[in-house]
Amino acid sequence: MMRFTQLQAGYQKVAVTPEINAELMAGSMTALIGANGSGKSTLLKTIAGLLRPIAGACELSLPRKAIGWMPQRSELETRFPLTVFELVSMGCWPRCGWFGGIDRQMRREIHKALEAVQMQAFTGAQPATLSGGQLQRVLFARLLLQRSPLWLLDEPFNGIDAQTVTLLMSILQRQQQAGTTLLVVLHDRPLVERYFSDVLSLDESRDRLASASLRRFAS
Ligand SMILES: Nc1ncnc2c1ncn2[C@@H]1O[C@H](COP(=O)(O)OP(=O)(O)OP(=O)(O)O)[C@@H](O)[C@H]1O
Repeated sequence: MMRFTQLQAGYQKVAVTPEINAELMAGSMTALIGANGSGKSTLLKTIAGLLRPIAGACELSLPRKAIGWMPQRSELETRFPLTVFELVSMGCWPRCGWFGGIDRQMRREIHKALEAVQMQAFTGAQPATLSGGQLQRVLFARLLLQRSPLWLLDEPFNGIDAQTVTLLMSILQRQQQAGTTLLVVLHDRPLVERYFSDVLSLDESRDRLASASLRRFAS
């Protein structure tokens, strides 16, 4: 699904990540860990095609426009006068186009996705009025509708309560069972150890320029 060969990601010809050599198999669920500033978001942007690699290669077995990407919450725009339903319906755009209509089948899918994240009571609310955890659930609903075979999630559980994390983790696990490949930036070590058999760490090279490592735990 995804292969990094001597990959270094960064900005304006300066690498911020160590050299990364790793292969993520289709249907795998990998935690991307590392200290603040180790380049986790930069790596996701490089995979998504928003940045060119500084060195090495980042090969994907799918077109970049097929990636489901959830950036860090601070980067999100909630000021548009949309309802929750309309925000979630944007997940249908890859299928119906920007100006395509949402048909009855898609409306059903939108309601189903909102139910899956337990946000059906907020269909007509403005995203700007939601709490952080509620907004995150809505964004997961939108991702569900995209039907992307690869999800890149940047700290999706930051500031989210334990109950919501459990709900969203069960959605991630269901997606993985359905064949989706997931790469998830996380800081919460207990969460990583509990749910993730694969861990890509950007840490251990900070001082000695070794490669980033992919650990695989027995599950
Ligand atoms: N647009 C940019 N131009 C130049 N440097 C940048 C840019 N964005 C981030 N950086 C730098 O790249 C480095 C890695 O940043 P990045 O956001 O990828 O780290 P991170 O591992 O995701 O950190 P965190 O855990 O704090 O979210 C940092 O030193 C940061 O200052």
